[in-house]
Amino acid sequence: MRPDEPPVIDFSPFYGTNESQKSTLIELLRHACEQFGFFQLFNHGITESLQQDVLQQSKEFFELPLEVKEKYNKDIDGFNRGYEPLRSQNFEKLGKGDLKEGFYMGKHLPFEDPYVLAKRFGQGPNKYPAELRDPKKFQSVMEEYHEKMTKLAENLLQVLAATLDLPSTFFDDFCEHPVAALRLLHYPPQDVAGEVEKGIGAHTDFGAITILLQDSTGGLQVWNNLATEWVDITPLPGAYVVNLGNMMMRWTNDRYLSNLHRVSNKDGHERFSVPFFFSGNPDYIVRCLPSCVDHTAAATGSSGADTGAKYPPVSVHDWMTGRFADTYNSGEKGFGDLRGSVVAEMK
Ligand SMILES: O=C(O)CCC(=O)C(=O)O
Ligand SMILES: [Fe+2]
Repeated sequence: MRPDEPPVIDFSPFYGTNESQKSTLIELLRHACEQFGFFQLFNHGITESLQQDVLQQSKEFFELPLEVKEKYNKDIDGFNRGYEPLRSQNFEKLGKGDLKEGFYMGKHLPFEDPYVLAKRFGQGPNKYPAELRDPKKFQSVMEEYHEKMTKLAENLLQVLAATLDLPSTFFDDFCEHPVAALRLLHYPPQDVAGEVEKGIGAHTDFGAITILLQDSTGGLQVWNNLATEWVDITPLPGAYVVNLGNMMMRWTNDRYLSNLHRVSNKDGHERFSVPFFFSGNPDYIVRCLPSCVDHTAAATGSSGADTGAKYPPVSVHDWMTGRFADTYNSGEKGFGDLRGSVVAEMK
């Protein structure tokens, strides 16, 4: 691993009792969050066999005929669950849209759930395609995986709290009834000659943390702020790519990076990946941490009620709704990418 690539971190100390190993884990994570906002994680407790099952079920879904997949389009209702066709998202707004198709799921919630009744972002029932080769297997694999990823995200947030010298319970309220989306992604091979074409254009993620499973194809790149260049994220069997979303940047007043990343699938084969986005309780207000205000108190551009905070407080529901509006061309006005000025300079 080159020193300018995001680090590869062993998560086993989290599950153990050795205090010095736990401190090392905290140190490594803090450094990764400040430098890249990205790292790879192994010994995380999720088996490779479950990961392979998820990728296999995903492949079987995308192999269905387009007219079947369209029956489960996410825009049929307002729950943000289901199929998104090729090019429905357009991050860089340069070309025809991102060359990927996807399928969103979350925790399967009944219509009478109070958060569903209140129309909170991303809360609702899943869509389970009946036409799959083994629909029951698809459902059980995805539900088991979603539950385990939710737990892993909570565990990671406990350690991230420690990296910020906060009590390990700091994010507990945020983790209550969370918006937590599992997104199956399929990138067809792209035309290598096309300069503008992207599997997914340069962007930052919207929530708190993203935990990404990728196959062995490669193509994911992250922005290196210091060297101002794109760095490949080498696929490592069984490992997760973890990155911080916009909420971490808002909490920490930019001390931690929610970094730009993109995918170009120039390998000549199709690529599959499965990001899990953990975005917290829809009613939770993300506001600058008091300990991070001093850190940049001298910074200009203070906005909002918290003195020295670069970003005003915002609810998870409002933030997520706005960022989705930005990137799916809904015509509604969102917030723009937190690092949009860097993207603008790249062009
Ligand atoms: O497919 C990948 O490797 C990245 C996906 C991603 O960045 C996203 O869905 O936000
Ligand atoms: Fe992303």
